[in-house]
Amino acid sequence: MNDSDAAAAQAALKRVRTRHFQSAKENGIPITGLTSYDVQTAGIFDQAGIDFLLVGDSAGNTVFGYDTTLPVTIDELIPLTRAVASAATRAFVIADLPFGSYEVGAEEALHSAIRFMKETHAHAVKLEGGVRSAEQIRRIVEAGIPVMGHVGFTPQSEHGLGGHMIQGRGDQLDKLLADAHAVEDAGAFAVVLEMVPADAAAHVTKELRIPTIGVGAGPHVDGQLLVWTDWAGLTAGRIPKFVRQYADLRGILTEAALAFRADVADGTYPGPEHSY
Ligand SMILES: Nc1nc(=O)c2c([nH]1)NC[C@@H]1CN(c3ccc(C(=O)N[C@@H](CCC(=O)O)C(=O)O)cc3)CN21
Ligand SMILES: CC(C)C(=O)C(=O)O
Ligand SMILES: [Mg+2]
Repeated sequence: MNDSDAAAAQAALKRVRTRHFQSAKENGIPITGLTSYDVQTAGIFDQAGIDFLLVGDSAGNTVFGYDTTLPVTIDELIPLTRAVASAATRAFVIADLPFGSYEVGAEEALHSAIRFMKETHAHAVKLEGGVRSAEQIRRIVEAGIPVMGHVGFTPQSEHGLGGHMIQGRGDQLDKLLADAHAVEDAGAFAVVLEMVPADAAAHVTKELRIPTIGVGAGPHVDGQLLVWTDWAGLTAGRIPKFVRQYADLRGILTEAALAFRADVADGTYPGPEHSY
C-alpha cells in the first residue's frame, strides 16, 4: 500500500481498533483524538472521522467545575463515558481512570477498568504513570482490556510535580524514556505524552514500537489529542499554550444568548410559526 491508500483505508475503517493505531504509526498516518463527555459532541467528532474519543477526567474542569482533576470519581465518569460510547460508530472510545481508582495496586486497577468496560461499553482505559503504573497496566492488559498509557506531565500528580510543569527537559529525558518504555513493555497499545519538549517527544516516538499521542508534545509524535472545550474555544479564561483554537464557541453561544434575550424582551420570539 502506498501512503494515500493507507490513509484512505484508515479513513474508511468501520471501527478503529488497537491494531489500527499500530498500522497508523507504521504507515506514518497521523492519529487524531479529542476528548468528549457527551452524546452530541461524540456524534459530531465520530462523524468527522476523529480516530479516538477520550472521556477524560478533564471532565473535572470542563464539566464539573473543579480546579483540578483530583476530585473526579468513577461514579461521575461512568454516565459520561456511556453517553460517548453510545454515539461513536467508528471512533475508538477510551475511558480515563480517575485519581484514586488504580494507584493502590494492580487488583484495584483491574476492578476499576472492569467497571468501565461493563458499565459504559468503552473500548479501552487510560491511566497515568510510567514505571510506577506498569504492574497495573500489565494486569489490565492480561484481562483483555486495552490500555493507553500517559507519561510526561500527569495532571493527577500536579501537586507532586509542583504545578503544570513541562516534563522531560534536559536530564529528565532519561526518566521520560524509562516511563515510556515501561508503559510499552507492560503491554499498552499507545501512550500519551503530555507537555514534553518536541525533541524529547521525537526521541521517545523513535524508540517506541507503539504509537505516541502528543498533548503539547510538538509535531514529531504519531498522533495529536486535545481537550475539546479548549480546541473549540468554549473554555473560559486561560488555555494551555499548546492549544490551537479551531472555533469560537464561547463567542457564538454568547451572541445567541444575547439575541434570545433581546427577542424575548421585544416580543419577536416566539413568532406565529413557533406557536400552536
Ligand atoms: N481544559 C483543560 N485542558 C487541558 O488541557 C487539561 C485539563 N483541562 N485538565 C486536565 C489536564 C491539565 N492540563 C493542563 C492544565 C493547564 C496547563 C497550563 O495552564 N499550562 C500553562 C503553563 C503552566 C502554567 O503556568 O500553569 C501554559 O501556558 O501552557 C497545561 C495543561 C491538561 N489537561
Ligand atoms: C489531557 C488528556 C490527556 C487527559 O488525560 C484528559 O483529558 O483527562
Ligand atoms: Mg486525564
